[in-house]
Amino acid sequence: MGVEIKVDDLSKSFGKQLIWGDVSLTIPAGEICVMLGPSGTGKSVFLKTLIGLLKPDKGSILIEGTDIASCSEKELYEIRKLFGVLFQDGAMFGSMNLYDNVAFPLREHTKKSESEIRDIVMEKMDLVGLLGAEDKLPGEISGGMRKRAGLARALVLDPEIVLFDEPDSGLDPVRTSFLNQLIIDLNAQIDATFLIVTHDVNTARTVPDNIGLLYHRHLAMFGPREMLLSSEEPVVRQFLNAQRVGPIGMSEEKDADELEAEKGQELPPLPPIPLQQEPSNGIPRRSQREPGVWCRENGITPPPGSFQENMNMTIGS
Ligand SMILES: Nc1ncnc2c1ncn2[C@@H]1O[C@H](COP(=O)(O)OP(=O)(O)OP(=O)(O)O)[C@@H](O)[C@H]1O
Repeated sequence: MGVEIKVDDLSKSFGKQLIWGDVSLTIPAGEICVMLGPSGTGKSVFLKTLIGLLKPDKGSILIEGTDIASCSEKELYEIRKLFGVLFQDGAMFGSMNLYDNVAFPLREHTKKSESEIRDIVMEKMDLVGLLGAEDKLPGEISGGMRKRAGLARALVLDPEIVLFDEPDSGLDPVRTSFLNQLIIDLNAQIDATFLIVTHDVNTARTVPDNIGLLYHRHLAMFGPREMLLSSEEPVVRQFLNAQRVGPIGMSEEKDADELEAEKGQELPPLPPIPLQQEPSNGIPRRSQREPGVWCRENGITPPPGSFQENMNMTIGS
């Protein structure tokens, strides 16, 4: 069913450099969340903090009653078993074939026999569409296949939480679209809690139940997909619509002169909110909400043309 992650008042610095501060959010059990933010805003640092690889300076991260930020090494070891992580490059061992790479966590962390391991590895390889590629070395396959192999490995210990660090980096739009479908299908199948760090606005607009945006050393907004996609808040609006007009500049914030020069420039209207991508078998995920419900419940009129089948999305200005 997945487990909830409750982050409260979290801050992380390296030396005197504050990466982000006062981050509070709840990642609901079984749902898909996307974390966005301009480069260098600390999205990867956030993921590493959630699994206890980095210690925050203050705040708490509650998972099943344990605070990752302050628990003992022994408790952390136990909690980490709940996580599967897909690293950016798949983080495969180059000299091992895919079978051994995927089997690795089972051999390291369980006492399962080789025949039990074989069943699990083949099941996960099947899940990510890689049956038949077990003997290949990571260097012999495409980036998209490497990501899927990394995903199979992230799933072998049946995680309750799966973290994806830029799953779409280096993939073309078609491969990204296939990987997104795989992520949605997997969520429907295993019901774990998913957190995806990405730069891809199209992924953020169509895949998650909830979106967060890190910007300028804080969490600018976190909430249901429809809340952010209908938001007029300048940073959220600019980022989710990939626009140049707004507070975000080439190297993080624009200065006062740049902002002054933009005064009076008309912003393009918000594009329609697309339908959320559904599992390929057409059966809604357990946590999936009806299109438009959040807007209706919160008295927000969605942009014209929202929630229509096969609509053309116009992003960017
Ligand atoms: N171990 C570390 N020690 C010191 N500084 C670090 C460490 N890890 C990350 N940083 C710094 O933290 C900041 C945020 O890095 P991070 O990789 O989390 O950003 P990001 O939002 O994931 O960026 P991108 O989208 O480009 O991948 C950067 O300035 C980086 O140099």
